[in-house]
Amino acid sequence: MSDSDDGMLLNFAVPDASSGASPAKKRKIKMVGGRWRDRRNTKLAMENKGYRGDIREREDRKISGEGGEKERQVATGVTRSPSSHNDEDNDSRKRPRYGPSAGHRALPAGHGSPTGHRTPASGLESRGQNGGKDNSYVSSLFTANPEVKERDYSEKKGVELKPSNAPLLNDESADFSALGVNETLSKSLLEKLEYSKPTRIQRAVIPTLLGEDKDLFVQAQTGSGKTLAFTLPIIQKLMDASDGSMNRKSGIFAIILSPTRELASQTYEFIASKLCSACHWIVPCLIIGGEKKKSEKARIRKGVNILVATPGRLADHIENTDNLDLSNVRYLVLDEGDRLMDLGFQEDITKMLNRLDKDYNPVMTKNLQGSLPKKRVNILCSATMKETVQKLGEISLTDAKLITSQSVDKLESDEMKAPKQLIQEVVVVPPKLRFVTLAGTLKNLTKEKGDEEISKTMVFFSCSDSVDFHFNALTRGGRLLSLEEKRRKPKEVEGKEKQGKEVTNDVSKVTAKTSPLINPDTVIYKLHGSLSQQARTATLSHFSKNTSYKHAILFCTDVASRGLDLPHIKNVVEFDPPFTLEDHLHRVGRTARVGSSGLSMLFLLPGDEENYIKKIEPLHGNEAENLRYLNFEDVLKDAFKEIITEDDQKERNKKRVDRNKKKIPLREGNWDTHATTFQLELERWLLEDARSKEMATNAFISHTRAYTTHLASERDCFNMKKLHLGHLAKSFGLRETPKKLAGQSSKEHGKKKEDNRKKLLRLAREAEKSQSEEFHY
Ligand SMILES: Nc1ncnc2c1ncn2[C@@H]1O[C@H](COP(=O)(O)OP(=O)(O)OP(=O)(O)O)[C@@H](O)[C@H]1O
Repeated sequence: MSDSDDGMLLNFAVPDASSGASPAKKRKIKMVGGRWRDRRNTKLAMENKGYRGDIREREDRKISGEGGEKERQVATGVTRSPSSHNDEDNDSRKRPRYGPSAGHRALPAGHGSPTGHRTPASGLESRGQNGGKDNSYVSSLFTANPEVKERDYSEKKGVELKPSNAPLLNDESADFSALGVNETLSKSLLEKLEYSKPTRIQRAVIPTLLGEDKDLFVQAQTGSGKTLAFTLPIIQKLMDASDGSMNRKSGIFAIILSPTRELASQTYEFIASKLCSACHWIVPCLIIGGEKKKSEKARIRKGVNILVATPGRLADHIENTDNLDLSNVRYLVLDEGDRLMDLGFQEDITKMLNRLDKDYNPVMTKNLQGSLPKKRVNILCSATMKETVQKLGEISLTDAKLITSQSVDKLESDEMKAPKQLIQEVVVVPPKLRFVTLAGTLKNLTKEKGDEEISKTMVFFSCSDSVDFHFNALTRGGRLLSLEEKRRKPKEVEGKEKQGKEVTNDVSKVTAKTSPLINPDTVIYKLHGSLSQQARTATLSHFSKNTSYKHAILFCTDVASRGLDLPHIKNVVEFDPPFTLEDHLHRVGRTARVGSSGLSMLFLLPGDEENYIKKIEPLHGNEAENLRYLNFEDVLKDAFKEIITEDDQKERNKKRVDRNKKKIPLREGNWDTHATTFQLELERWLLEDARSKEMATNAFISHTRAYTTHLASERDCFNMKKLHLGHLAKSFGLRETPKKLAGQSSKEHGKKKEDNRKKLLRLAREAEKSQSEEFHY
């Protein structure tokens, strides 16, 4: 029997209250898998031979205070460590037998209790599948875990990582006016945005677009300022073309297509509030759906000069909006080209290109021809280069010029690389420990460091259901932001209120809760494609602007991985690995932008997934300093260790000295016990709350389905067949077997005969085929 079987046993041992299993009713129960002895014990127990109440009843009893100290310990998972509490532990013989001598396998090396204590939390499991001697349920969080390869975990200190996407501050010859940017715009950039020097890609793109009417393919690192590189010359060309007679009715001159609504909104905001403040007569407009088409049509009818849109919605307007005049379009920008293709917009884009070609009018209205191009200029932008982008290039560009950051100086190619100043950490975590390690990571990242800086963190999940589950699980007991907002208003909000401007403060639409588990000065948000557009917009706006809390965390899917430029993102956590290497670059690129520092952290499972490190290595510079390894035990130790102050200890000693005539030394530890308690609290929450349990089950199933959508070329790292589903289910707080979980879903659909494990795999394969958006957004 393999090591992993132990974990599976745990899961199908516990009768589920929600399944309606009654201990009083005798039933024939067929058990498969696991050890014969455990199967028999479980069967007897469930057939009411020796069975003493189901888990929920037992735990209810314990929670309500019946059963005394010993039962309370088991219910919460906080069982005193025998070594540190010998003085109190007179009844140790009555405890369940622990460890290998109780019929359980010894812990793999490095997975025992690091404190040296023999605690149930650290690999000590109770007898029988229903629990220990008293049928209690004891979590086996630290047992039977797969081994994690030893790596060099030493901290690399004093390594200077030079930024690769920063403005060229030391380059005397590079400033905006030297690139041909007019005085009004240069002044506005400096005074309103505080941009004194261009970045490398801006230095290459701006003069090209101002000087030539050529199609461009722009490729540069994340956070290198591509948006300004293409918007600034377009605005300047429109300014130059206008002799003062230009207004919103003059026509649509530029279309900017973005793959997601969030990115389109951000680009629109940048143009409208930043760039057009220097030329208020140029009118941009946002067309992204999520609101009534009627109001979008009304805006188009009123007149616009720059259209920022998502492809699907624009294609819809092209087909159904009568007064959409595209004859004047002189610039077409396809931003985040690879994503536009990945999301299947090729058809919409082709339709739009055909319509643009058909409508094109070489004679411009209102004598605006001036400095505007004689033909339409197409610009394709991407931080990554792959086949799909090249395909998009073929259908949209003619005789294009390729511009990369290296077009400026002969630097080493940064093509397909993360910013050099980014620190990439990798933490290999056994599946059962994923939830507690995530909570521990967030706790560590939001620790008080004595500085006043606001820090924001993005956590990426593979599917919407998983975002929902983790958001609820980690904000249980948290309250809505509105209460806090009333107490402490962000400075920007106060400022705007003074100016009499309207402030979006509709907190009912924001997906934010404080986290009672992590630093109390932390608020958690969630963002994915299944939320309403209002919730998505309000959430992003709050997350970006909120300074009420010192720490803000966004749980999201890849809907937030592309192009979003959110301030103060210090950390990115890839809790679920990315679906492609390009996704990895985009996700980590949310931090370390325009020269600032950043940390990203990738969670991997032990085993095949560790091969993924080899794949991301080349993306993180040549310096080994960029890529570091974290030991998951260190993360947990740091987060869950118990720190007792001198005062606490004095108080405790007073009581204990009286009873035991012995002093207990000051200690710091028991992190494994506390981590187990934390996990048990999650599991208990699901036992008590049917809706949350359904959410956890859906998250688990969606997660496994999403797992199969990893590329075939990465099957050596992400192989569904090698996933230990039982252990993984535990990280979603589920105690049932995967079979049972899949069974629940087959009953729902009336297909009772299909083998449940096969069903889970079939669902996964179907998902792989469809590559549905659901998983990624
Ligand atoms: N010259 C500059 N000086 C200082 N900041 C700048 C400059 N140019 C752009 N920025 C700022 O840098 C940030 C990143 O810019 P932008 O979003 O355009 O990057 P990007 O290259 O498009 O990144 P991604 O590939 O992730 O979409 C923005 O906040 C932008 O306002």
